[in-house]
Amino acid sequence: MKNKIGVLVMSYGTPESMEGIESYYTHIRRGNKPSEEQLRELTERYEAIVGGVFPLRENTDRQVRTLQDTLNVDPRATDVEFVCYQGLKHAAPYIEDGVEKMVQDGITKAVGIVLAPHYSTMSIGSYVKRAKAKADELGLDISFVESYHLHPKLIEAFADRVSAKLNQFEEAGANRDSVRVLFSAHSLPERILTMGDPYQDQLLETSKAVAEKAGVKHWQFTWQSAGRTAEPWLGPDILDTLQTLNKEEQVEDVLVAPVGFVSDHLEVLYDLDIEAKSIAKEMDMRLERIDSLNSDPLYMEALSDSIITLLKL
Ligand SMILES: CC1=C(CCC(=O)O)c2cc3nc(cc4[nH]c(cc5[nH]c(cc1n2)c(C)c5CCC(=O)O)c(CCC(=O)O)c4C)C(CCC(=O)O)=C3C
Ligand SMILES: [Fe+2]
Repeated sequence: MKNKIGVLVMSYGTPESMEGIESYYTHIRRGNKPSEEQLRELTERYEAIVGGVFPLRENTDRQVRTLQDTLNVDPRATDVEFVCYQGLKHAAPYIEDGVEKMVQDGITKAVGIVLAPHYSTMSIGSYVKRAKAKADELGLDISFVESYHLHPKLIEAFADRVSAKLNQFEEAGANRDSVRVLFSAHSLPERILTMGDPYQDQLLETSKAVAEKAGVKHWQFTWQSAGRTAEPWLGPDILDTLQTLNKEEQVEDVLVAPVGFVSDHLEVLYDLDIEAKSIAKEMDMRLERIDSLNSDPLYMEALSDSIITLLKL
């Protein structure tokens, strides 16, 4: 029998139903219930993007299945069998549930990876901390892929998507080189900068590598989806960036490449496709977005290779 290696595939998590939004939001807020107004506002955003199943749940499920298949066909892994387990940050099955299930299934060695390419103590750091704590408690040997933001296959997958959309601009009569490419990611509180956090640098590195590979002439980085709290969040926000580009540079064509995210979910389907698009429309700008990676084979191979490389198979 082949030796089994568990893979804890971690992702943010999304509600299971409209009724589940309150408890999900409460978990994100570390046990503090949202106000009625906050809950209504988030519910309305989900209502605008959900048709039946919550898109992030479908996407995460498919990514986990496809990653397991990708791992098991790698020629370096012929002597082992990979078994993938889901572990979500803010919804069931939680990170701790995934670790527990592995141990119940008799797994003794595991690797953890997050479906987000860039390391921040506030994002990947907290996934890893929770998984490690549970694994230590149960005596599971686990190591982690902490970031893969420059993996050549990840860069290629993003660059392919940027090129495809630039071609569409061209077919519609625009000049490819006059399209402004905006790389974006989820904002975090500004205080991460004084903590020496690598998040911003890694995002800029990914953006630069993708721009070079796709031959992008004009690009810049901007933040999106900042939290609505009193403390300052990293800026500029994409909505402000669009206004600046319109007023100060008369940019008409914009392509958003949200490289901080890998799936279709709220921040992409609402914050970009509905909110940013409507602001752009008001200013007569054309705004397009690159397709999300979801379970793209190159992305799956980037994850699989990062795991197999870590294990030195
Ligand atoms: C860095 C980062 C990523 C990327 C890395 C990663 O993927 O881990 C990410 C992804 C996501 N964030 C998501 C959803 C939400 N995040 C919120 C709130 C927050 N996010 C934060 C950070 C991040 N978030 C932070 C610092 C907060 C403030 C509260 C806190 O200190 O923790 C809130 C509350 C309401 C609001 O603020 O909008 C919601 C609903 C969804 C699921 C979408 C869906 O269900 O389709 C996804 C993929
Ligand atoms: Fe979030």
